Amino acid sequence: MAVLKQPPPSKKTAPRKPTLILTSPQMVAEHTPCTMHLSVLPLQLASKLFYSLEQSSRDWQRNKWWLFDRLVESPHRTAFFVRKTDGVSDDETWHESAQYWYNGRKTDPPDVFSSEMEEACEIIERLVTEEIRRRPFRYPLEWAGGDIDSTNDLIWRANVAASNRYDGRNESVGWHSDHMTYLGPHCTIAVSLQRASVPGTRRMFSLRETVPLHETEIRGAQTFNIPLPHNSLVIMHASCQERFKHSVPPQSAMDVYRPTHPRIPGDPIEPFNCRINITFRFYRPDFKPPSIPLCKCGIPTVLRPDMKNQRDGQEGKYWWTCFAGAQNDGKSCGMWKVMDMEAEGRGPTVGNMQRTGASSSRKDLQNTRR
Ligand SMILES: O=C(O)CCC(=O)C(=O)O
Ligand SMILES: [Fe+2]
Repeated sequence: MAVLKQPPPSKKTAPRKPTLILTSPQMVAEHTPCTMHLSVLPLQLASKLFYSLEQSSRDWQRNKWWLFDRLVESPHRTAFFVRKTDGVSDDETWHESAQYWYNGRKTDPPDVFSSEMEEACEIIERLVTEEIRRRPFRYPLEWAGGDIDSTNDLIWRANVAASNRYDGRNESVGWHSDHMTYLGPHCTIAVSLQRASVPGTRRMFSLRETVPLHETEIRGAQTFNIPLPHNSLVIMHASCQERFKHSVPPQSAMDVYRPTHPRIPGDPIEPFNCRINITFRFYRPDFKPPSIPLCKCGIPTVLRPDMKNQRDGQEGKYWWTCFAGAQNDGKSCGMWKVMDMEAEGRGPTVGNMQRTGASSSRKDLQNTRR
């Protein structure tokens, strides 16, 4: 008589911990791989930046992609910019990266940073550089090229930006981690928020760790909500995209925003109910569009981290996967392959610098974590 095999006992997962609201920069740094910074830009620049984004965002698009067999539309509007002063917009190969932002849709050449964005970016780059220098360790796959020894001494530079506009309290962005196709592993992303509010009804920026599979029995995920005020900045530091997902959830109540300065001097100050952000990003030279592997559909793949198998002290895996499903009527060739930094000739990384001893004069690269 055939003995039916019992199914293996189902793995118990630890219950989720209650949501925690992180109200101070200290709390954000304690619970997440992010830092929060308040009153980042001079007040007048913050208002000018808000007005210029508010004006241009009236033409921004909603992203569209396929979810199984359904074409869905993002519940917010978005735009992508390249930085002219960085020479990025002169290099036509970067235009392809804009199509990624719009889920593979063909786009006109992307917009360039406005003068207000440029001014804000210069302030934010210095702040991000200081914060990276203060981090207790750096990851081996972080980018180590560029300006580290140059006179302006910036470790991190933004060469592109993406902006999102959420009208009212229902517009949102769901849980995701940002694609790493051009950012590379262990990237740093600076999210600058241009919208004020009063405590109690601020829009939340939410973070939730993806608990690795080998730990799901012992600890549950926890959601952290960060109520972000106008003119604040969240830096998602290296490892945030590998370990956490983030979202801007819809919420039941929200205040209106009154800028500190009128749009035109002497005019009354109008109230707004939108939240607009800019995410400043550094697209790595070693992840340029021509270097991105193509899938069997002939479309550049997308780079994703293996979030569920991150282990402390070990370098995680990253996969190049077919992206066609986002457009192509939701049809994907299913291709995925492991990214191999060395075989693909990528770098220089913080780890390369250490191995070749090039970091001996660079104290800030000394502490790395695998
Ligand atoms: O609007 C925000 O604060 C976050 C937007 C975001 O997650 C993104 O642009 O990838
Ligand atoms: Fe994101």
